[in-house]
Amino acid sequence: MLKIENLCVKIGDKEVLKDINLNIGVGETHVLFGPNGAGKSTLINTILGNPKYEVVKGSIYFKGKDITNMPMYERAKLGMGISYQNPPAIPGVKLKNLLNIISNREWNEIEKMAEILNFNDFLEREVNVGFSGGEAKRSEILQIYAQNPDFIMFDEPDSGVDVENVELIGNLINELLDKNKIPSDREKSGLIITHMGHILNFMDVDRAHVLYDGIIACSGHPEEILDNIIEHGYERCVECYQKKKH
Ligand SMILES: Nc1ncnc2c1ncn2[C@@H]1O[C@H](COP(=O)(O)OP(=O)(O)OP(=O)(O)O)[C@@H](O)[C@H]1O
Repeated sequence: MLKIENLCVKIGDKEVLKDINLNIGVGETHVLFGPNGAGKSTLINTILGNPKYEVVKGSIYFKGKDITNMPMYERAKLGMGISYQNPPAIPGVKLKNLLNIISNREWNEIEKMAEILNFNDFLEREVNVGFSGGEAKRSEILQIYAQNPDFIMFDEPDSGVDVENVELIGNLINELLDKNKIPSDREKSGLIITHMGHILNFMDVDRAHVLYDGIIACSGHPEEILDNIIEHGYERCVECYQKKKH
């Protein structure tokens, strides 16, 4: 579904991503760990085609197409979606109207999902205006559900969300990424950024990567990597990476 080759990215004069290689197959969900400032948001914004991020080297392929220089709206049309960490407020636009514009589903399906998210009362409100952190996350999940993309990136879907809603959001992300289907029937893929990993208790992820100072320092089994980070911290990943390199 998504293939990244030797990607180097700059913001202004700063080289933030250095030689990133990543391959996410159809039906796979990967998770991205890394300390603050490592480049996680930069990576997903670059995949999405945000023009603020300059690709200085390397390529991004999506569904077999080279999208490295493709504008954001065309990537969205090809089936890419994102749930932002801090989505912007859109004063003057009701959530219901935005959902109608972006939706690839019937309205009754969206209403049902809004009910599951306990979010019906928010449909008449302006998008993210005065929403709490957790409410904004539920709004993002509802928008992604309506849009129904094939590849979904979630930037910290669990940050600022209370315990009950982390479970709800984790279960819904699982469903959005076809994890309730048998592996051979899965058509959706995902990339999830999480700091605490709490949401992973409710989700099925295939592979994890540690981004450290702009490089992928480690890749492997999500639970093993998370346990290692919790026990030894991120620096151990880098030591291990340097040992592998020499
Ligand atoms: N507009 C900008 N100008 C200069 N540097 C920037 C800009 N935006 C981001 N950076 C820098 O790029 C680096 C990577 O930032 P990024 O937001 O991708 O990290 P992150 O891993 O997502 O961090 P966090 O976990 O804190 O969200 C940081 O050092 C950040 O300060």
